[in-house]
Amino acid sequence: MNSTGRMNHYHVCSDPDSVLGIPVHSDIQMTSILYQDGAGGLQVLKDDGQWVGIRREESTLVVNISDTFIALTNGILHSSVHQAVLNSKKDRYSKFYFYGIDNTITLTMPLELVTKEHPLKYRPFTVQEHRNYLMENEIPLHGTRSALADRSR
Ligand SMILES: O=C(O)CCC(=O)C(=O)O
Ligand SMILES: [Fe+2]
Repeated sequence: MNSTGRMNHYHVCSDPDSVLGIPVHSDIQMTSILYQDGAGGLQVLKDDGQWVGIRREESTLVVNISDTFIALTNGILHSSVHQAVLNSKKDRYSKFYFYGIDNTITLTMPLELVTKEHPLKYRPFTVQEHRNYLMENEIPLHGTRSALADRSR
């Protein structure tokens, strides 16, 4: 396993329209689980290009699909593109658990998901190879999802 956690503390900001808490990105592991407080701020990009705010519901967690999961579903599912905006009235806290698999395991796409409509999209790869690729090519956070295309067959 290659999982990590992160706690984010966003300070109150007098001009929240001029700066982001965390800029647009997708997470690169398999899935991420988020707990956020009631201040709000997580936004997800919809297919139509609109940002939608994810409100906190009592006793709920947000589960995001991350980049590596795209390969495991042969490109059928997509990772969520998200950002966190700041708040002019209160500080905000969020906690993320990033679930990843062992860096050295070769990811092969399940044969059930390889069909005529969805031919095999990615060469088998390890997360370590993918991470090295992102670092060597200085891929910015917002580009990790599209960099997966470079693993295509
Ligand atoms: O705090 C949030 O709502 C988003 C944090 C996030 O996307 C991250 O830590 O990767
Ligand atoms: Fe994230």
